[in-house]
Amino acid sequence: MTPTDGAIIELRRASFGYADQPVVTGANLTVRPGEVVAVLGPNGSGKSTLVRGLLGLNDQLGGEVELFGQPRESFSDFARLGYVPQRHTLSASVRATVTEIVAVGRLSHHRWWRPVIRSAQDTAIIGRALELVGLTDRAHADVATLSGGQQRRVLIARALASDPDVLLMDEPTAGVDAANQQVLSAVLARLAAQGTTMVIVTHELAALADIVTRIVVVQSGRIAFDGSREEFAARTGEFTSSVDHHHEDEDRVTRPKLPGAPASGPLDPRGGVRR
Ligand SMILES: Nc1ncnc2c1ncn2[C@@H]1O[C@H](COP(=O)(O)OP(=O)(O)OP(=O)(O)O)[C@@H](O)[C@H]1O
Repeated sequence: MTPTDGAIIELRRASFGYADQPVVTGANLTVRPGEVVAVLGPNGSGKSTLVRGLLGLNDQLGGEVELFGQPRESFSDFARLGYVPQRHTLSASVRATVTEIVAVGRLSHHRWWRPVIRSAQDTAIIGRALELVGLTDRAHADVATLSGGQQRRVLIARALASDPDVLLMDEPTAGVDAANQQVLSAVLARLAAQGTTMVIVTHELAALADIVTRIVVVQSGRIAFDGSREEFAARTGEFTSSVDHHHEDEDRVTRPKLPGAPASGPLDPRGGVRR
């Protein structure tokens, strides 16, 4: 396989795991600018390991990873990748305002040996990030006083403040109440509307139905499906129904049945739609 021109992320037969134990194996994946990729799959299938692995946060045990056309080993401009980890909220012991936390996202744009002086550009970007996640009115609030869903939005704003070319989010809507899930979905829709490239690990496909352009399913550590919404719908029927009923849905966070197909089923890695 040859490198894909203009790809933000490219994995070729990549394997990731922990201490020599592979969890994800033989993953081929290309993420291009403007795509919104949902990564689905059963619990423990390796979704987080895949995303963390491509960022170099766990062990790469084989294959190749390229970020912005460069081998990951020689890539250093990590400000271009905004990452929001799974189940992450801020510790209750953190004493900082929302703005201070979001400002941390600007640090990657400052030389570490110079004193950090917030420029007018920093202030504007922080303000814009807070606006995008709908927290402008909480800018000076102590983060400890925010709900879990609001804290998740602070972390998304922090990732946005580094002005990344792609946002990777691990279950951004998990574990927050329905009202906050809707707010988070709206935040992601706003980001998609302005062309932000996103890779979103999620169990709540229905909540993201309007913005996802591509779906990747991880099963037992392998990419079992990689295709458009239409291809996914044709395979499973699940996404069609979530799109069709999306607007009338009282509960937008209803979990669609994830394709937990047996090895010989329609999402058999050997038979999956591959690009
Ligand atoms: N730090 C770690 N050390 C060793 N094994 C790990 C580690 N993190 C995850 N694993 C293992 O890797 C496998 C895949 O886990 P992973 O978190 O990637 O799955 P997932 O698809 O993201 O699951 P979920 O939907 O529950 O978040 C699991 O068997 C898990 O126990």
